[in-house]
Amino acid sequence: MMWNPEPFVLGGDPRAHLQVKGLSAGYGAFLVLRDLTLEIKPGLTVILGPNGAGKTTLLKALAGLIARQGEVLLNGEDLPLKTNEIVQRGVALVAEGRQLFPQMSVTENLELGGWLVPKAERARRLEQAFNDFPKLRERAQQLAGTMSGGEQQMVAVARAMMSAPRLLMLDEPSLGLAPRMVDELLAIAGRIAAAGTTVLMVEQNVKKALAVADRGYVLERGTLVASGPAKLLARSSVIREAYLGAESPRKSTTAAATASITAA
Ligand SMILES: Nc1ncnc2c1ncn2[C@@H]1O[C@H](COP(=O)(O)OP(=O)(O)OP(=O)(O)O)[C@@H](O)[C@H]1O
Repeated sequence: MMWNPEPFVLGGDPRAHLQVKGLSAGYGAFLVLRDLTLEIKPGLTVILGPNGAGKTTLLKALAGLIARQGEVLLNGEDLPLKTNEIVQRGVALVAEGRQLFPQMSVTENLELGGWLVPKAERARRLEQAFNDFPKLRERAQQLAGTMSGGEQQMVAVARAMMSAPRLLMLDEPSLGLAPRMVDELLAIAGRIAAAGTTVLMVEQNVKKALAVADRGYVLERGTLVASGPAKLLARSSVIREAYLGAESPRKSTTAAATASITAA
């Protein structure tokens, strides 16, 4: 069944709900994710974890960019394995590195995000994108390659929204950005989720990500070590000791393994 998209300001109904059961994925013989079971409910879910934990691998597997085993259900229906079929079900991924066309304008980049829909609908969504991202309207004719990192990330998110996804996956949207831009991008992710698109986000800015998220999962070496409502996770010992630099009487191995995580 094809997903019949609605612009995200109106909220896509039914809201996307992803059930992942016994997921395994990796690269060739190298298995990164082992028997992972998790649930992505409507709202904003953040995936946390140290470098190399398998966070990007999880998003790639869900987007069909790498092979996976196990069951993945989107609103109760099997999620296909092929990327184009997954996109047609309303799943969009904003990968790390943004992958914009630097020699094309903001408008042209955004239009590419809506290339599957008829011209009139594409124009309507472009107008919607400019309403949702007013900064981009001011820069409509600017070449994407000449924009700041934060602005480019905004274009990448807006372009993904041009496909009116019901599940938006964001891989480290704040990577390499100045603190103010980090706040802005995370606020955008929160707004998108509040408006009805389910958001699954990988983030290294643990504190800020948990502040905008509804729920979180902590991944270490391909398996889950913690999960729960974002507010509770932020107060949990796993997160506080490993990611937020809280004092602990015993030195946790988790803390050592995750020293590179930024708790901005
Ligand atoms: N294309 C690839 N081929 C082989 N191994 C890979 C490939 N991409 C990632 N890996 C390995 O898979 C493991 C998980 O990587 P992944 O990128 O999913 O981690 P991550 O949690 O997203 O970390 P980071 O925060 O550093 O991006 C790592 O050991 C990594 O070296």
